[in-house]
Amino acid sequence: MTGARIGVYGLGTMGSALALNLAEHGFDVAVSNRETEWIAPFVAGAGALRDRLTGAETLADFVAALASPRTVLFMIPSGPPLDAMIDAILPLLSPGDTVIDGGNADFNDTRRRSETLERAGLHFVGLGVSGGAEGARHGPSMMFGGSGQSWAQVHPMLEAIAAKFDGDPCVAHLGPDGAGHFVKTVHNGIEYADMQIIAELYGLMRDGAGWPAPAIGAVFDRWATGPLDSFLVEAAAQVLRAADARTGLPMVDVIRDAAGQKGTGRWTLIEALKLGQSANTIEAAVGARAWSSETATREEAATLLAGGTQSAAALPEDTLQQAFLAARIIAHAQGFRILSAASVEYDWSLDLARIAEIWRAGCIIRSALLDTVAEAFRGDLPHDHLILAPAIRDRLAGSIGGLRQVVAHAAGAGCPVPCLGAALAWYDTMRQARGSANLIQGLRDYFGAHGFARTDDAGDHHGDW
Ligand SMILES: NC(=O)C1=CN([C@@H]2O[C@H](COP(=O)(O)OP(=O)(O)OC[C@H]3O[C@@H](n4cnc5c(N)ncnc54)[C@H](OP(=O)(O)O)[C@@H]3O)[C@@H](O)[C@H]2O)C=CC1
Ligand SMILES: O=C(CO)[C@H](O)[C@H](O)COP(=O)(O)O
Repeated sequence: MTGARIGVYGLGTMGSALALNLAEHGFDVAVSNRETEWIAPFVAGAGALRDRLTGAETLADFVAALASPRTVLFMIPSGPPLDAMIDAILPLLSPGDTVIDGGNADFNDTRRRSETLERAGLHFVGLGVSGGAEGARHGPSMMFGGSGQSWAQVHPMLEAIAAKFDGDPCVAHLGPDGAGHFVKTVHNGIEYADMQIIAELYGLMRDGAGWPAPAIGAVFDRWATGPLDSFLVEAAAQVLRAADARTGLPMVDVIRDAAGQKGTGRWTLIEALKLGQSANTIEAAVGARAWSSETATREEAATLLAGGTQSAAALPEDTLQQAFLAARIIAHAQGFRILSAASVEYDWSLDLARIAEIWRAGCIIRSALLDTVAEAFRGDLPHDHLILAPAIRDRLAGSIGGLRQVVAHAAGAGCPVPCLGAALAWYDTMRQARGSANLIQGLRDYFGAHGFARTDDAGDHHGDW
């Protein structure tokens, strides 16, 4: 090898899969890893792709194996590990080289790192990568944030390895510095909401209808080919059907109900709030994961607190399906509102339609809905508000009744549906031309002389309380 086209540092789940994907598409790849004992076995185990891989045990050898201008892709935890690696590799690189962070990163850090590297004449790219191990190996969706020069240098490789939707590579240059990581963060926020909706519907079928996991899996299987067609619905069907080898029980029945989270859902909320947005479906999903860890409190409260008074018996499958679709649409609408607000705030000119397009394949939230979302954004959309697009309004008209029924049913039966409930609350708030915030304004003026706007006059006014 005279000079590898790209170097992949970090041979964990994602890095190893991306390195093989790049090699399979004809690119020579230098690979390295913190714990160096993994490098040789990785290269040796690459079969026919072995000749395209160069293992390097030191950073100096890793950099020396790269063709100029160099491209280095880090697939390691962001935060302090990435900062330490950048500090270590920077003296070995030259102006014009490109450093890519393909991990999930706080976009504020990405902006800071971009500034530092650009001061040294290098390019820094925040690359959102979605699709898990399978996607990384055979076609992820990728969200690129960085300079035009770095995109020119890297895009042939990314387009080659990306998932394809009808031949269209699911990768795009979304903007400078933190734009790619921001979009990936919001992608994950929507992912949190979608998974929470799935979990709530599973809970209703399990606790309300008393169905065993495989029967619920069969419901998700049926949904996977209709308007809810998506990776996460297919995944839910498979997870619910799986049996535990040790006990023979359904796998989900032996998994503790305490959900982990690495931070992207929370970042979505923090950034949304900073932008004056509130994505209450994502908030509900992040909150529900946090509450799920309070096992001891929940076990005690289960014996102390009164529950619902109405029967939790099953609702028709079609009603549950409608509720899912309506809530999924609303979670996407909220996610895209955050993107729209960020685009204005950071002057990114995000192409919302293109974002929906590159999410149609490869990523975790890929679904049939995203094609409709992309079309909606390609049309004339007032205020970038997805719920106002004709095609989306039609879908909501056909599904919101189901959401209403499910939320009312769950409330009566005492079944928790924080994300479905949040979706309905937001929908009803957004379609109310005159809400009740006039009283909030009255109260604020009453106790704090904060003033209010009148319906019949301009300017700031106070009440004669
Ligand atoms: N798993 C997924 O589905 C997805 C993950 N991501 C992101 O990709 C990145 C990698 O994740 P993933 O491959 O799953 O993680 P893994 O845990 O499988 O691998 C982590 C890699 O990072 C290396 N590493 C850990 N700490 C350090 C450090 N302090 N300095 C240098 N290298 C270090 C590890 O090296 P060593 O072998 O020496 O421990 C290993 O190569 C993360 O940012 C993650 O958020 C993005 C999309 C999807
Ligand atoms: O980015 C991803 C998928 O798109 C990762 O799988 C991410 O780690 C999932 O987030 P969390 O661990 O917080 O559930």
